[in-house]
Amino acid sequence: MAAAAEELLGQHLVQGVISVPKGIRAAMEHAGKQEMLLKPHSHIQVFEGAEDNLPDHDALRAALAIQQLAEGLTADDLLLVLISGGGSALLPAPIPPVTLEEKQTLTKLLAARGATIQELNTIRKALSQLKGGGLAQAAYPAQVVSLILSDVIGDPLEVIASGPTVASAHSVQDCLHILNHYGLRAALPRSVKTVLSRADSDPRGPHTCGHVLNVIIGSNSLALAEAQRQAELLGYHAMVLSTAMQGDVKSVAQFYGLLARVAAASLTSSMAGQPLEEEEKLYQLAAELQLPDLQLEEALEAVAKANGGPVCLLAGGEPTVQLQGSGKGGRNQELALHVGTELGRQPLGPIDVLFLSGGTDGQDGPTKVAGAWVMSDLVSQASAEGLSIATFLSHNDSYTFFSRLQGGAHLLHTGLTGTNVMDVHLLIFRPQ
Ligand SMILES: Nc1ncnc2c1ncn2[C@@H]1O[C@H](COP(=O)(O)OP(=O)(O)OP(=O)(O)O)[C@@H](O)[C@H]1O
Ligand SMILES: O=C(O)[C@H](O)CO
Repeated sequence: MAAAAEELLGQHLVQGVISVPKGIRAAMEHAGKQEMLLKPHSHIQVFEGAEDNLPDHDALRAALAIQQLAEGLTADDLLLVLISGGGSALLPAPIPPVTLEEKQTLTKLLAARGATIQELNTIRKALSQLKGGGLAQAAYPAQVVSLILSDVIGDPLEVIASGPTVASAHSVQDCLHILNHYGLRAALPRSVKTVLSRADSDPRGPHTCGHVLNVIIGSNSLALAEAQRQAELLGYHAMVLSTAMQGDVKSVAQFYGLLARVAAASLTSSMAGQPLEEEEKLYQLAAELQLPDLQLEEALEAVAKANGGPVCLLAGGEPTVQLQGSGKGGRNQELALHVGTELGRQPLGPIDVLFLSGGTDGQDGPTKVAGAWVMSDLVSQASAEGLSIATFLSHNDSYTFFSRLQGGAHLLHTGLTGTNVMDVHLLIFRPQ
């Protein structure tokens, strides 16, 4: 983002500071993506930090430099803020007396107890000088334009990277409620209690952000819309199902398995009458998954109208994995492996069905691949190679599974993309 902004702005860019994940420049260089790095004489100072997506002293130094730059601006300046997911850990500026270590501990505890990103970032905002509109406040009276890549379902401006340029609408009561809910209120450090009680009586009230323009320039729905366009160019009837896929990968896989069976039956006009029960189950599961923008009926209509032609259903979001084993994998590969199992449950008729799941950042969990793709013959392929899918799944070892299966042919290699708008799922039908 910074390299593109500098290229576009040329000499209008006076100075800049960015806080990016540790090792990202070396990884980009290694991947041969020099064009994504800043030019040697760039006016932008780079800080790398927040190893393992946790705020650290390197990120704190970066946050300080960003704060100083913002505070030095006048009404004649324009501050361009480039925001992407991971921004919360990359911009830590705890309100004293809260220390970085205390913030780190609280963030880790909340995450480990299953707090949602909305809850986590509500707490982060309450304890930070720069989140929840703090950065915009520091830049006042300069104008502020924030260009934002969304990694949160629904693209909520105030949640993405904890909204450094978005006024926070949360109260201390909201924070206490969250801390209570996760059993953390009693054990809070004194510093956190002090900051929260001060916020209650802060005469300045919440930050105002009238001088700010926040714009989402990248999101899962934009990625899916482009994927849909490409699929149509390739001759598919393409349709976006949802940009809010969430829930446990096992339930999401069941959903795709049922959808594949219902759609395949409709496309091949086979099993007349029989899929009704499956269709009911599909709608029931869809309701359980609570996907706010799901276009299931429309998708099934589109399939029916495809007249036996190739169909591509697209979806996006971020399902979750319950880690229980010590294997190597990521949520996309694990989802693909579960969907492969579902597709093998019963014959789908004279049709090829392919499911692909990939992380848009190009890195699925701690692996070097973006995800994986499967077809309905996955189960038989695996058993022909002596690979037990159930065993790999029980160890969360999807990467090892796909690395072995057909010499890794089902792994999706994109390399680091330098951005993250969550995951993309494709379900493709090609009648034979
Ligand atoms: N062995 C594994 N099998 C399946 N999923 C895993 C495994 N190990 C880690 N994960 C998942 O990978 C994710 C952690 O990887 P990463 O650091 O890339 O997280 P993230 O920032 O949430 O992901 P992303 O950057 O893709 O949004 C978590 O969702 C975690 O559950
Ligand atoms: O940084 C964060 O807060 C998360 O990635 C959500 O944007």
